[in-house]
Amino acid sequence: MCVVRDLVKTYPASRGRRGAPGTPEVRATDRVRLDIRRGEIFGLLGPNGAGKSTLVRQLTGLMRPDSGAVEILGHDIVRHPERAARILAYLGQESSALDELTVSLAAETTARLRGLELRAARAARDTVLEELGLTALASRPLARLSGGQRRLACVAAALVGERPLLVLDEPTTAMDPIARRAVWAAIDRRRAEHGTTVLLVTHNVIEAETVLDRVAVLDRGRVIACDTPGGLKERVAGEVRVELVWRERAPLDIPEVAALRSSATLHGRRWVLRLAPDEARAAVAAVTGGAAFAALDDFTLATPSLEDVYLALGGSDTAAEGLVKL
Ligand SMILES: Nc1ncnc2c1ncn2[C@@H]1O[C@H](COP(=O)(O)OP(=O)(O)OP(=O)(O)O)[C@@H](O)[C@H]1O
Repeated sequence: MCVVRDLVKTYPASRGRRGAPGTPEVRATDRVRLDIRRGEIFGLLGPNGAGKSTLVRQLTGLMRPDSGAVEILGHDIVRHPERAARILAYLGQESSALDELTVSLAAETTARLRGLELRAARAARDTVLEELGLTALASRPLARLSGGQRRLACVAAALVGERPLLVLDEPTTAMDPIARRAVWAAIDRRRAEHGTTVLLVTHNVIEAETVLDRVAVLDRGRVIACDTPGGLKERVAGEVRVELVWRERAPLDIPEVAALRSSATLHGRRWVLRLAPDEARAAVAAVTGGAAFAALDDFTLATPSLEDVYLALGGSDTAAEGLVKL
């Protein structure tokens, strides 16, 4: 469906102006290889600046790579970037192009631009607005909607016209759980009924885990792992995830707590540790048995999630070397 080979894009260094420092050259995608199969929901996961948007812009024909190949449904997108618009629907992070239109017109116009006759475009519009729970907002301009509603209207425009490939950059940003569920159901329906393929850019690892068939983890422009969520999780199997939530702050004056700090990922009051089972038992005994217990609000023990894999892989491409399974 979509084949990417050795895709490279380097942003040139810029000179600083008026004494401001310049920026060095950035290799945003570094020999990226991907094979996305028909009907797959394929995720691109990676920290800020990993190169996800740059990669997606090259796949959608919006940016020319320095070198490498992109083939979608047999079309060479590097040589013929204009063909991308006929094959795929792209939902970027910005909606400004549609902002002046009403929800209804945004969906209808997009359907017309994708080649539907007027009557078919209106029918497609009504179906997608109904499907996403947007009918009551149909006559409102996008600029006068809440952030989540506007995002939902943009998803509606992306879905209309049944493109075989949907490229969605953080589609559910700012949406409430009901809207999110409607979006995932609409995507799933297209996959079941039309064999639609979805390339999804996301930071939301928890959401991603439930919807993705396969995931590529990108770090500093390189694919450092590519597998099913289950396959990725097996790589950290044997570890236990320990989550500690402190009432106010961690009592670092207690040596057992201070000792755990260096191996924990800290999120304010919440500490996340990945430990071998016997270490996890010892850690829980230390924080629940002694003086630390009074400072503890909650703790959980769990098997690893995709988030643990993400944290384990992200930023350490030497550790992940050899994990790529395409
Ligand atoms: N126009 C540009 N000029 C120079 N460098 C750029 C430009 N756009 C992006 N970069 C750099 O290229 C790298 C990849 O950026 P990109 O936007 O593709 O990352 P991302 O994974 O999409 O990040 P985010 O999750 O924050 O959206 C980053 O180091 C970024 O600073």
